Amino acid sequence: MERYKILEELGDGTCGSVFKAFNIETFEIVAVKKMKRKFYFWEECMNLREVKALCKLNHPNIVKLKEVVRENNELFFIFEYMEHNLYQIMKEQQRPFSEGEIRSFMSQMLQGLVHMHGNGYFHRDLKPENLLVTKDFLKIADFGLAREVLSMPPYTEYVSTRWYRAPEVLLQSSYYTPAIDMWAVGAILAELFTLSPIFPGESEIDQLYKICCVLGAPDWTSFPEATNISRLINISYSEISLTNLSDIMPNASSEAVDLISQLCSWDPLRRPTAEQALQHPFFNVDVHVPHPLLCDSLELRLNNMGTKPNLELNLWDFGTEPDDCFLGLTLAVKPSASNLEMVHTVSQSMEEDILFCPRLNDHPEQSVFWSLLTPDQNGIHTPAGSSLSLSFNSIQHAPIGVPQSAGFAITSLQSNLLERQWLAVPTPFQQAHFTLD
Ligand SMILES: Nc1ncnc2c1ncn2[C@@H]1O[C@H](COP(=O)(O)OP(=O)(O)OP(=O)(O)O)[C@@H](O)[C@H]1O
Repeated sequence: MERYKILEELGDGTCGSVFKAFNIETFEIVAVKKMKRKFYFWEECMNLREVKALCKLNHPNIVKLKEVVRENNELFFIFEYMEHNLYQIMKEQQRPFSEGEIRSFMSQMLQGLVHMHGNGYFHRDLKPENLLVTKDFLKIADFGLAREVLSMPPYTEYVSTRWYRAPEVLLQSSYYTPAIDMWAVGAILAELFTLSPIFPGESEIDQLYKICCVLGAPDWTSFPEATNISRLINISYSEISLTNLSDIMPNASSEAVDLISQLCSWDPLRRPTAEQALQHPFFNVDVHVPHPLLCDSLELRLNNMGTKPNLELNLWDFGTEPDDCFLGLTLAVKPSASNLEMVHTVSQSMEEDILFCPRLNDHPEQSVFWSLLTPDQNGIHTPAGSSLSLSFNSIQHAPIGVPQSAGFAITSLQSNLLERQWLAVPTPFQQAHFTLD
């Protein structure tokens, strides 16, 4: 990490702290996310949801992971740097966004989601702070909670920010889908009009109550899997005074209100997919050009900004599997050893492991797979302070459609790495070398 000069702290999240940094070799500004827990094995790093998801997802509206570095048992993600997040922009915004500006943000977020959901992932923690913005470009970030769509429910260890949490999650449904992301999209779209969260619940019960105040009584058939439906039953609906979405957002067009009410449907099955949302009349405007997003000179300051939501953690959020955000691990990848040839060489100690992540556009036709064996599958242990280095053979394959459960799919490599046999081999090191047949 000596080549990175830390400039300032950008954020302190649940899993890591994020810093703005300067690469003294390339003169590039980057964002460095330092994970809070220690990582003693390469396998742990490679199985992180964030790494798995981001290595697979390569899209202009998804933040780019440039490198993963493990040094002295600490793990660093090097991301492309983005200037703001949408929460900061809304907080500092001194006038309502125009519908054109909102359309631009939303269409970018939805395009990122089309790519993510189409590649078999859902985000599970969409919120304004996880939407990064530079000039008029928006990118989805923070894949610490990303899940493979085809991974097995129940997803009981789910943790997300309450204000953007879908009803089926609040009701502890044991089964949920990418539709939870679409609920969050609806809540964020509304917030772009109001500059204030539309469901600012102070507890989970209050969250459901605030949703009822806007949507009315739920369709009870929407939550067959819910284990905590009593939270809804206990609400006295006769005492609720309903507020129309259009009253909350007088500056929104009828198309925008209609899209929000579809996205924020009680029933996950009624919510449009990201692809369908992009076809909504709200986007049927023949302009999609960059808009100035920040107007420093304007005097009017809206005073209805909510405070920052706390991340609410409940016991039920955590399952017995050690694969939640705090452990930073997922057990979803269990590669088969059958088609692997393994060469194992041992050397002294090492200080730094580097994994380079791909740039799709450089080599769209090129793909590289590598697989990892867990220590107990193959008897390899990489002690603390040493590391695992991975080699690969590049192979051709069809575009990725569904999650590859048996290893990473990286859709290209930086061109200067394509000639190399090793991804990164600092010396001296302890090394286990896997090649695909
Ligand atoms: N690539 C980036 N460029 C600039 N700022 C970033 C970048 N990535 C993250 N940040 C800032 O750091 C904050 C925390 O990042 P991130 O959400 O990835 O961390 P986390 O530990 O997973 O947080 P959370 O508790 O929200 O899950 C973000 O809200 C954002 O403001």
